[in-house]
Amino acid sequence: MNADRSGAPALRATGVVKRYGDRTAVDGLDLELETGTILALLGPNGAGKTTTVEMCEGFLAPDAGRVEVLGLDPVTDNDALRRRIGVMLQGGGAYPGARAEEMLRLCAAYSADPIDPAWLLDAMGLTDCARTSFRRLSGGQQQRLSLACAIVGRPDLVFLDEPTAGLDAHARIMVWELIDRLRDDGVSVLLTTHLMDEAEELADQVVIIDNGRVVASGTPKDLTRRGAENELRFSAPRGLDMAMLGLALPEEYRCCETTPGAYLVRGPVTPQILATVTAWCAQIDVLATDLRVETRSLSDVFLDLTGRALRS
Ligand SMILES: Nc1ncnc2c1ncn2[C@@H]1O[C@H](COP(=O)(O)OP(=O)(O)OP(=O)(O)O)[C@@H](O)[C@H]1O
Repeated sequence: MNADRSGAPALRATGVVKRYGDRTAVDGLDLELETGTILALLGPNGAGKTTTVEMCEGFLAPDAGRVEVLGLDPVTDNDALRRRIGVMLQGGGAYPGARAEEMLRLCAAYSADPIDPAWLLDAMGLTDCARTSFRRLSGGQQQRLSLACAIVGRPDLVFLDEPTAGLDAHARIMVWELIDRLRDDGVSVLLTTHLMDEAEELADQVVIIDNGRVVASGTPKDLTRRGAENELRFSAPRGLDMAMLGLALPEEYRCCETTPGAYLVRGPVTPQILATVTAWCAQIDVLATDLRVETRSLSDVFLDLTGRALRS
């Protein structure tokens, strides 16, 4: 797969706006996907993910702003772009009546150097249903076939829309491994997902959008660390003097005994803070047990930012 290694981003959207009547679906959005990396676009229902992706794929023209994909304008250079991107077909795309193998071969025919369809069917665990029509496949099989269709042409960039929705745990891991392999091959991936663990597991960069705007972006680690009210909990004999521990810690940290013998230190937990707490316990000859650091998950961050659960 001949991805651009010049350092130019695989995809860049700048100040993009899309309106439907008086409803602004995308409202001045900026996005940048580095070549050979995975970007996860997250947002509650109606946040503007599909509209954004469809503008990047060239299915919709923005009302304002600029989108560049592999250095091309997705609308005016659509023919050239189509040969270099992979898109997951929903509902079988143009061929819902075609058999699985036939459908994959049709998609492969658009590429000068496709992956061998028979090999890909096997890799996706679909050999046994190669002769089944798309509409008769199970939801999970359809999902895997759609993914196979998106990558069979060895694209430089793939758009994956909830690639593991409805898959069982085994199939999900298989798809995650495949997406990882795409990145290893230098393919850029724009992923939309409702699954926080999927974003955390796969994405180099996460962009959370709401009401058509970016509300946060960064690596999954950055996002869960940023502004995190992390907690350190431990057990020790009841009645320790938390005011004394407070003096040993920087001013912004709060500590208390939540129930007799259970202690909580609130604030970003760094290696130094952990060392300070254990050193203080050692100083007063107390053994802290059940020490654990509770960090925020991407899901917590998402909820804080959007005020909504994923499937609202
Ligand atoms: N064709 C359309 N005509 C009118 N309004 C639309 C159209 N498509 C989307 N919208 C509206 O634009 C906003 C963004 O929709 P979009 O489908 O991009 O969100 P999304 O983040 O993909 O949501 P979901 O997670 O539910 O798929 C929503 O308010 C939606 O109702």
